[in-house]
Amino acid sequence: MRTSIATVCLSGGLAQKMYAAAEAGFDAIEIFEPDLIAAPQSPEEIRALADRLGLTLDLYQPFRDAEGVDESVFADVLRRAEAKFQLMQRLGIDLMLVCSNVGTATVDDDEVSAGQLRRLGDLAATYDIRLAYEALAWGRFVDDYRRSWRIVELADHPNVGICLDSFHILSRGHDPKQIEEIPAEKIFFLQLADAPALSMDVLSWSRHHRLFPGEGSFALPTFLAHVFRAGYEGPLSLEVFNDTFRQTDPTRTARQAQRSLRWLADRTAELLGEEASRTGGPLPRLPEVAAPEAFDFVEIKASDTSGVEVLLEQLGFDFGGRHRSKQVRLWTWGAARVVCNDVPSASPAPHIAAVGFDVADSDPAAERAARLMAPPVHRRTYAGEQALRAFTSPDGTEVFLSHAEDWAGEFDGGVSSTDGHAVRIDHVNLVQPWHSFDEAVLFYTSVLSLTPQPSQEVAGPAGLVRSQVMSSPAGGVRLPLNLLPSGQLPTDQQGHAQHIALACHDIIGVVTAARERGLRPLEVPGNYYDDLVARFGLAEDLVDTLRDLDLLYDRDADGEYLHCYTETVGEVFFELVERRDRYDGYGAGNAPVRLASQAT
Ligand SMILES: O=C(O)c1ccc(O)c(O)c1
Ligand SMILES: [Mg+2]
Repeated sequence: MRTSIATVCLSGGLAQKMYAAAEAGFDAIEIFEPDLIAAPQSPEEIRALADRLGLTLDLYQPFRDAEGVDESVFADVLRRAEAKFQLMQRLGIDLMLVCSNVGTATVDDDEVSAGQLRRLGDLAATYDIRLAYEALAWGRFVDDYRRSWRIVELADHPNVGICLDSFHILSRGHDPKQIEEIPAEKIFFLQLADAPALSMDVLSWSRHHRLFPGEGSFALPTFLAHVFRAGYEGPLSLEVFNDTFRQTDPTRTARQAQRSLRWLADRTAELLGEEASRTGGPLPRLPEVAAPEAFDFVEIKASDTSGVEVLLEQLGFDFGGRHRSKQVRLWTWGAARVVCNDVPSASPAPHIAAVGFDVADSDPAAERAARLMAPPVHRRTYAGEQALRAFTSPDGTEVFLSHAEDWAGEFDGGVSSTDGHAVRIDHVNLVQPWHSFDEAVLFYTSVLSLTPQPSQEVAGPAGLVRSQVMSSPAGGVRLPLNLLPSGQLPTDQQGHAQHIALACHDIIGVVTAARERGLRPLEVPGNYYDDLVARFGLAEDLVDTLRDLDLLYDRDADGEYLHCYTETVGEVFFELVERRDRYDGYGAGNAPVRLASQAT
């Protein structure tokens, strides 16, 4: 499998983009014309740099407004094209992307477009160059790959083929199945991009919101399976126009891009099954790892975590002992484990530093993470201690692949409370910086095999918070990722707050007992309870109980959700939840009340 990336995906100057692509292990790049025009290096220098970096230059793009034009306009198309063919010769590139006409097309006729592509093909042939014709989703007349293929067929020229771009096909809802009818030798190039489900004009969607495979909601393994069934054996090339990636570190973005292709190849091979060996060459597989079905632990770190320990004790956690060699203390409550780590050099504000996931077998899981280029975490371990497998997630939170049985013995208490309320960690909410949100979705999708749920937006006093839950199939692991409003200041502590939600069976009993131990839940305004009565018609005495305990309530067709929050210590707070029947949500309707209350 050859991997390629368009220079438009990355920030920086052309040379910097090339270094980043090579460093991330790409075999090839597509040169996006504006990047070359703005580069200080000559085409020969770019060619030499590519050579030195072990990159091939697989495509020059785009050549615009080439067909469907009046004859007088076409004379100028030929002149422009010839200049570009000469430039491509200097670069050593033999494939040019020609996109369907957006600006100058006046003739809506396949024969005319095909005839003009044929004449362009004749000219290209004299330079040993081939043309890959791509239907842009917003082309003036040609906006569907099935039509661009008909035109290529009519052009009937060995130097004219088609370029398939998943964005243009899937954004328009066009069925990719007919790709299988295109002869492999006529599919000159393949561009891949994912995108979030948005209802907006397709040009803005394409130019600003494309994502790497696994970060959006297009069914890319299915799409790619059709391309392989057609017999395509060329490179898999990413072409992602995205406002965030244009301004983030290109080396990091390139690694994210390579990770997305490795994940996509694996998912496509899985989908193709037996067929994979008969199509498009072997696809590299990743070690198969089931999603974790439980949290193993959460680690809270600070120069002093004692404020969090007060909360843990009030909530009902038991002290599970001190670590034998580190300033680390374990707290347990049923199956919930929280580890408090005092590190003198750490920030004074307690924060979630690590999350442990209970994977069935940590060896293949760690191998899979490494193949996906997850950065390994190296922590100091002493003789006789378990060296846990850990990787750094995009927001810096360390992800452990671990089992409590392997490490709990390193704590001198070690007794786990078998509380009748059967407490466990229900979800861990991680706040994501704006520049790594999409990368985090891909990280948890690919490394841990979690599934992204549809994203939601909740309104807080400081702006909209976008929330996307990553979850395991049976719901044992739920990881809501929250993207802060862009106006949020880094110094705003509430904005940074992350939380750990603990599920129990009898929240009214649990909260009543916790209050007796001194817990002060986040206050909920009276207006909220008046609205509950109006919305759900709840019995008066239930509403009184909720009001007395500052409990929030939600109900849907699947069941009920009762929950409450603690106050925030440093950058963390806790939530207690009780899921009744098959309720599967998070009380999203209550989030604005929580955000407003936390802001006061
Ligand atoms: O947005 C564009 O103009 C554009 C250009 C070249 C492409 O390959 C493409 O998919 C889109
Ligand atoms: Mg394209």
